[in-house]
Amino acid sequence: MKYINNQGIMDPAINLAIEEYALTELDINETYLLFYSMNPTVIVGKNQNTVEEINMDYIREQEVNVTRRLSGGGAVYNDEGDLSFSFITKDDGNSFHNYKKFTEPVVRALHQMGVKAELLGRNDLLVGGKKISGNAQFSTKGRMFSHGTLLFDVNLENVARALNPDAEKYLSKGIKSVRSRVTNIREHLDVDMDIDQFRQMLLKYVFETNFDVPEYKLSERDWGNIRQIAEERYRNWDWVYGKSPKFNMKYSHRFPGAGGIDIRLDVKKGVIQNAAIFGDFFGVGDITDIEKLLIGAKYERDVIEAKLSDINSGHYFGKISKGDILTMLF
Ligand SMILES: Nc1ncnc2c1ncn2[C@@H]1O[C@H](COP(=O)(O)OC(=O)CCCC[C@@H]2CCSS2)[C@@H](O)[C@H]1O
Repeated sequence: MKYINNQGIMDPAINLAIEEYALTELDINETYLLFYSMNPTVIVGKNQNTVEEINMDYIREQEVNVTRRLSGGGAVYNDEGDLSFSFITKDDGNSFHNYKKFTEPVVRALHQMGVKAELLGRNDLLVGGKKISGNAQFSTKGRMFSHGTLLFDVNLENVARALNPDAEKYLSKGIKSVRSRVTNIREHLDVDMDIDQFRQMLLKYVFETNFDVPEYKLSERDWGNIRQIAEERYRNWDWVYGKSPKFNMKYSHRFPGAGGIDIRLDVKKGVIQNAAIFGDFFGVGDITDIEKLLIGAKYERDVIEAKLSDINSGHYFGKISKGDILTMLF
């Protein structure tokens, strides 16, 4: 087994690209262990509807990254206080779907530090009934990875804020996240330490050595390929949003003194296929103009805002403003 040092990079796209690169391009007979932390990011599962999982207003205001991973499961929020681990190895036919195999060394290490973690359900690590780690796996062409978060010292209020509070707006066949109560590992340690020391401890216990951990050093060529994967996949709108299963958006709202409005959209590959607007608002314009404007556009706030910028909203919506419409749509 070899350790891949990500050099403290906090960019989620680069970290997920290192993982993918180690999975598909490095020695097929080697097991690699990678740790990463990141700037605030929501990572959705492979088969999720991204907009259904994230709190779009919060993500926008706080400039939280959003990306999609290769593995399935629900959406998590990570920041600099999370230490995710990934075992990248051979898919030997009995390791895939075996969460215990990969979480056990971590659980053992946590026990050494006084943290009574246990694997519960299929893929969560809990301490005192609260989640400290969510795990997921991915396998392709005889290789696999098993990765998990470790809530070491994450801002837990932001975990709740960044994940979508109002998913009733959407209807899709996307995989839904399983909400849990969460806690930070740091609160349960025998002896306090920071996240760097925590990583050192994990390395020591996982590799069972007090000496140097065997390391695979990423070459310049590796880094070049990793940057390319980061751009092409983890920073690519088509992957992060467009890959979502098709969904319907429906939202009704009554504005006192200005009328009620009901908007429905069909979205496929992130693009609006159909739009229907109903209501008893007080405009004179033909509302199908607005519906036509929306059809074919990416379901993305900046795109729709630009599309609406030229219209005279009073003409169509009376006292309901463009800002109100945007708030309803996103
Ligand atoms: N960072 C983090 N760690 C643990 N649990 C979290 C985290 N963020 C949110 N949550 C809680 O888990 C549920 C979602 O649980 P759910 O079971 O739906 O999804 C998962 O656990 C997926 C784990 C993916 C792990 C990858 C490893 C490296 S990159 S991401 C969410 O609603 C919160 O209640």
